[in-house]
Amino acid sequence: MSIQSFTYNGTFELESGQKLQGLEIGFNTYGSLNTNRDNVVWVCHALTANSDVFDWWKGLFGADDYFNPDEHFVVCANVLGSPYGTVNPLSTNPGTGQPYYLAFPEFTIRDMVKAHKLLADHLGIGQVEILLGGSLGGQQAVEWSIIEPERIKNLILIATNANHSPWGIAFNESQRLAISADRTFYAGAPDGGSKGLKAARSIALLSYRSYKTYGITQQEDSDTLTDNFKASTYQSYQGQKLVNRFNAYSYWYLSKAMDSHNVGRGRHGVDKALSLIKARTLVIGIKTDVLFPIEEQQYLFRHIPKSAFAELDSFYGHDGFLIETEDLTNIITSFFKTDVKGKIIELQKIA
Ligand SMILES: CC(=O)SCCNC(=O)CCNC(=O)[C@H](O)C(C)(C)COP(=O)(O)OP(=O)(O)OC[C@H]1O[C@@H](n2cnc3c(N)ncnc32)[C@H](O)[C@@H]1OP(=O)(O)O
Ligand SMILES: N[C@@H](CCO)C(=O)O
Repeated sequence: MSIQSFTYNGTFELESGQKLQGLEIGFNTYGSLNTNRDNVVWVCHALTANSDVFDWWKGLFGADDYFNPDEHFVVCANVLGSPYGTVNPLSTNPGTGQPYYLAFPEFTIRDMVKAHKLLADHLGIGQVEILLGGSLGGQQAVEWSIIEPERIKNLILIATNANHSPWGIAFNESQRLAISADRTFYAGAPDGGSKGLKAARSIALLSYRSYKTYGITQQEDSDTLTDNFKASTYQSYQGQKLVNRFNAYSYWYLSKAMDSHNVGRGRHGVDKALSLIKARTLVIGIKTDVLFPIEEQQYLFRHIPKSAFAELDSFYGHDGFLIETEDLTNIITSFFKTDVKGKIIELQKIA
């Protein structure tokens, strides 16, 4: 399915008070809205993904998968600041006729959601039957469910949190330090900061995987090596892989948006904000996730009124949310098979 584009011609005011003149949003849809208008599945993507969810979440999204176009009308929009079709730091600044680069305004998770809402209205979507996302995607989904509790009927939050942790911010800051140490970042070219971005992805990967992942996938066959280890080339390869498909400016701003995530800001705290959610909610945590530890999902589960909790064991750590599609399918299937009618169900009790 090819990407579509929506242009909002009004002034888009960000949480900071800064303004974007107009807004272009790249998005994909799959399937069609049924006559009851009750089959919308809206996916919020994570940090470096895009709106083609049937490409990056295969096994959960596909013709024969749980979320399929025969049953569902699936929508996924590229987030504000990301380079896959939505206005971002490499877009043309109408004030100068040049790319924004570091003149792009800072934005928050709330701004991303505000943009999604505009698109949902444009598509004539009233109720969202299922809203889901992992990681940064989950941060958007929880935020959206708080500001529009009547619109979101079911919510699936995976490997995410209610406010970004000091630990998570520290990881992001370390990555931004790597980017800003690359002086080309300030040169004003689309590939500025590429070496820094490569280092940033290498740092990030440590938080997306685990000791065990590396111990198995990057273990040397021989004990004679003193240099050129597999783990080293892996870091370099993964860094370059991101450089080939992303840019340092979007990465910088998106990581700042992630840091801004706090559903309690201006709402009398996180607990109060979560209590506003009306959606029937499934929270999934990954036992091996060092970036969004499972305590953060247990917290969401305890404070969202109609919620269920499930634990997933993944060899991959945090990135397990993108990879363990069979387990996710089983958990989601159980959740929707259970007739809760407003009651709390616990797929797995928290001790
Ligand atoms: C245009 C687009 O690509 S769209 C964006 C796609 N990405 C997204 O949507 C973001 C979400 N996805 C992701 O973050 C990732 O794709 C994940 C987490 C799902 C999977 O990560 P992967 O990098 O595929 O898996 P993994 O960590 O096992 O690494 C495998 C890669 O490392 C390479 N590799 C493994 N060990 C080494 C090593 N020692 N040295 C060098 N390379 C190595 C493999 O050859 C493989 O390369 P390939 O990706 O070119 O096939
Ligand atoms: N691996 C994910 C980030 C982790 O949430 C991505 O690149 O989007």
